[in-house]
Amino acid sequence: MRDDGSSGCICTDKTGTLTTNRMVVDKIWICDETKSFRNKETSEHLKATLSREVILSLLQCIFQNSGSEVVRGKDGRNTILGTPTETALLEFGLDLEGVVDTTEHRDCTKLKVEPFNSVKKKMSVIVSLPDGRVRAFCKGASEITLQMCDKVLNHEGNVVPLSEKKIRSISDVINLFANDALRTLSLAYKDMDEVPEGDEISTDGYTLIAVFGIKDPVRPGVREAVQTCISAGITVRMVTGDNINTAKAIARECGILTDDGLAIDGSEFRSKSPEELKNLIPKLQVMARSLPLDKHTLVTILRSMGEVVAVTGDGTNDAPALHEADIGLAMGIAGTEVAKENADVIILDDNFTTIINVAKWGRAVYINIQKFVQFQLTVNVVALMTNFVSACTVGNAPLTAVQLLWVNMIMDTLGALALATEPPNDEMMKRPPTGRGENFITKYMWRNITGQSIYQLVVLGVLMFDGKRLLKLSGSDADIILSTFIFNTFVFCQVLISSTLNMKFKYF
Ligand SMILES: Nc1ncnc2c1ncn2[C@@H]1O[C@H](COP(=O)(O)OP(=O)(O)OP(=O)(O)O)[C@@H](O)[C@H]1O
Ligand SMILES: [Ca+2]
Repeated sequence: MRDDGSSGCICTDKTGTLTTNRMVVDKIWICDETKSFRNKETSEHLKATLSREVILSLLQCIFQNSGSEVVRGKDGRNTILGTPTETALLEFGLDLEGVVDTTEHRDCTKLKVEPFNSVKKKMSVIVSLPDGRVRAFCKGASEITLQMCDKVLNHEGNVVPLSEKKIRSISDVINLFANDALRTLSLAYKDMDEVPEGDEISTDGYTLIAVFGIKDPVRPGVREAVQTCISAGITVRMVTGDNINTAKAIARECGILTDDGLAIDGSEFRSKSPEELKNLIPKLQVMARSLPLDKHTLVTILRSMGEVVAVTGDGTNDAPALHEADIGLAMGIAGTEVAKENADVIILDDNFTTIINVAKWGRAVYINIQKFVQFQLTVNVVALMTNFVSACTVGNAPLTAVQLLWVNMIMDTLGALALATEPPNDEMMKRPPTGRGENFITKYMWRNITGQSIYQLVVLGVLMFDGKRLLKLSGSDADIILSTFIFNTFVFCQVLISSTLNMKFKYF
């Protein structure tokens, strides 16, 4: 934050704003083996190396434990309707399904569903298998799901206990995926004797099936947009629900996380006192595994510290923060209705680089209004003072009512219109933002208004009091000629204001 309080910041989520939202499975860890997923070849390899039981459990979890739908069109092509994360998993599942050539895993009946939510960061279902057995599936943030597992599936399809050593090696795989900027998800299942009572689906005793690494590339131009924000004095912070290593990798790629910046986990953020947070937040660049409330808390504290805060988001989990922010920017394509309703601006193309345009136009409008006010004040101060001084000393006003109306019509309307419609330029993004408590009429504007007014009053005063001698006017028309001359001088003096408007802008 700058010493004068003029600071701004953008808190952005990761998926969809900084990244493309077009997710694909990139790596999969299953039965102690990590494979890069590229095409049908990988599916063939999985079919050849894994037992039927493993493949079936994997496909059951992908197809049964999903909030998204695979729809077969009239042309026979599959379309997936749902979130990008689930779409990536279902695309993988469809590929594998094609290779193993079975739809057995689809013949289950859903008994209970606990949809994905941003607080639990997982989705669970209980299904009845075709042979009558009851099975729960869980899919979610990899570290969270791994904690729920005490067994793992091996190549033969046998369930083996999950030793400490094994847990460490799986955690290493998760970190490896995350360091590669991949979103990681773990899939697990639990066989049950009967359907449990109540709404809650159990959270322990699961068998781990696989860990997925899902790729979501950074949008082109985001790095440059972040740099533009930084040179405009706007701090960009990433607040995401993703794993800390994934978040760090993406933030580094986007130029958000620097060597002296701070990246923390949501759980650590929540454990701090408000005082500790105030010391920590100026250095904070990345917050990972955040809950909706963490995003809201961060925005509230930033605002209480005097920062002007913009928030970008797409999900329902972003809604509280979008509502709390000075400027809430929701994504138009991927954004949920709740996010859009709580936002002030909707970014139609979901692109972070568009936010630069929002900032640029915001600044242009603010500067144009300042220019308009400075112009208006100067014209009116000079007109008023000229007539007042003249009325007090000579007894008549040199600028008549009709002349002032004429000035009003031509200069104020057209001049102000010209000033107010000036488009933004790149220079605007090289100056610091305007602080929350900063005066609308800055000291440079006061300097320009005073300087211009004194200069114009001196010129008009000289003409008023010594004009006839200087212009060698005599006879009955002298007064009217002098009055016209003063009026025209007054009008042409205003042309010079434009130069000081730019001066103000330069030294702002
Ligand atoms: N459909 C899903 N089913 C299960 N787990 C999911 C699903 N979608 C996301 N996840 C897990 O939840 C995490 C994201 O949580 P959340 O949706 O709260 O984040 P977010 O703030 O929207 O993230 P981002 O900043 O990436 O948009 C992911 O890292 C993933 O592990
Ligand atoms: Ca999101």
